[in-house]
Amino acid sequence: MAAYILSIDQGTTSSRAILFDRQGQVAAVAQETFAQHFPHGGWVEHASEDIWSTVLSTCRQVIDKHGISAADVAGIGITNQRETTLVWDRNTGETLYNAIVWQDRRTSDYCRELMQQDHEAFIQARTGLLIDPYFSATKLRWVLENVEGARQRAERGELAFGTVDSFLLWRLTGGKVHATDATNACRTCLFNIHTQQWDEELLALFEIPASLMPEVMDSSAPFGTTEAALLGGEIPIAGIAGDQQAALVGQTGFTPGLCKSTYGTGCFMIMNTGAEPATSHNRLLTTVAYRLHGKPTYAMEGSIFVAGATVQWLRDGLKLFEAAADTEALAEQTRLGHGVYLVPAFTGLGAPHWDPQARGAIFGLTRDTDIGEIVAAGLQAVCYQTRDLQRCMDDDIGTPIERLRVDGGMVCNSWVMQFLADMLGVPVDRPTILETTALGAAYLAGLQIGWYADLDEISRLWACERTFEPRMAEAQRQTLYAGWLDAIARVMHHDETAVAAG
Ligand SMILES: Nc1ncnc2c1ncn2[C@@H]1O[C@H](COP(=O)(O)OP(=O)(O)O)[C@@H](O)[C@H]1O
Ligand SMILES: O=P(O)(O)OC[C@H](O)CO
Repeated sequence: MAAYILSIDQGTTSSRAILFDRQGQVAAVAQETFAQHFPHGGWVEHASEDIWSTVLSTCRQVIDKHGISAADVAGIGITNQRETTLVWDRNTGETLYNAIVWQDRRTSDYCRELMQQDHEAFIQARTGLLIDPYFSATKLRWVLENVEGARQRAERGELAFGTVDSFLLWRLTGGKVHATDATNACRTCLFNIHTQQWDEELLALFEIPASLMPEVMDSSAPFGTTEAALLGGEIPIAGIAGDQQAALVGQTGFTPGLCKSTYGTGCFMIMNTGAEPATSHNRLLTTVAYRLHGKPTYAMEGSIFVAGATVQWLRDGLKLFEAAADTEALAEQTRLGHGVYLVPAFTGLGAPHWDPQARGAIFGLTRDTDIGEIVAAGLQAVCYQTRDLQRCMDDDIGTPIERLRVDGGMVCNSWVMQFLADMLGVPVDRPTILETTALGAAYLAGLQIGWYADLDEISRLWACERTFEPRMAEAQRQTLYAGWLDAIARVMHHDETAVAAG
């Protein structure tokens, strides 16, 4: 009997393929990073063939490495960087342009026009999102406007649009299936989260021909089977979810009020809000957590664009240390009240500020500021931003978050996790399996293929490795956080002439 589910985690900086057994334990992992392209200031692209080739090769590696064959894989789950936009030719499968990455800000001016035309309330009511270059709609429109012949070809029905999951599904099934799941669809800004359908008025507003759009399916569904030649056999693709929602599933966040935060390139805090969408009054997003048997479960989300990416910048840009793991020792040697604040608004600010013009800054430098203080400030910024989101969520939901489940590449840093618990004033739970994103996709596939009877059965598989209890005195917490609020206020609404000049 096939003993594994193959989970494909196509992230912003790397593609991973992970084999999970039925207990949700990792059997084998393969990972490949790929190039980030920054063709102009604020633009971020991936070569679509890099996305595809790293996914295919990591899937093959993980199967080989573990000495199994396609017949041992009961199903595939796909999880992916969300919002990232691809357009391809339905006949050849060739993409028209690089993947425009979620972080890309090229449509800022168009977004400003939409704001000035007062479209935001309408967009928020239909999609749960706000107007920002982050979401797919303006990126897709950009491709249609800027790639020669694209609009005409789209109008003739020759092209397909997809987020990364859709693109991979198309390629894995040999061009037979053009579909996505509701968690990815709801990040495009073209999907009505109430009717669970593409919204005709939004398609018209963004000038997107409906023929481009994929079919929207549940997160656990029969999406198709892999072309036999790709992985040595036909494997059913049975689960799809955007990576942040998949992490909520991997953390078994199935009850309203349960909240998780994932610290990878960015940080995404998501709370399950149940069967009805909850609207934020604090500029958080309403999103689909997962959709099963045609029924969506909703979530509230705070999206921070830069978390682990600060560590990468300190390492690769400023060359302050060799490895991301070195930050823990550097921060440990630093006293907390060092007075340095690093605001990593490299690509503007996400929730709750949504300021695409904001830019990063370091405040509080003195003649004796050392590397440890700058590194600690970079790590602390991630925790301060989580505190910003927590305040918004507490206010929107009306009851304070009781505890937070964490995952993602950064959470192995125990110094960060302790400071996070101190800043939030609630316990922070780090699970035994940190690959929760991939695990969530495996669980979704497992539900579809009958490995798990229901969500309760999956919930019993979650296990905590360590809880970080808050231990900072309230007065110190407030003083440190007040310094952050002051720093963030200073980078907001950056002078536009300075942006243009810089
Ligand atoms: N020990 C560490 N301390 C702080 N940050 C870390 C540590 N280890 C990894 N990171 C950061 O975590 C991020 C990688 O997390 P991951 O979940 O793999 O990201 P993604 O899925 O977004 O590509 C990187 O930005 C890296 O700098
Ligand atoms: O690739 P990650 O893990 O940083 O996730 C990216 C998010 O899905 C963007 O919304």
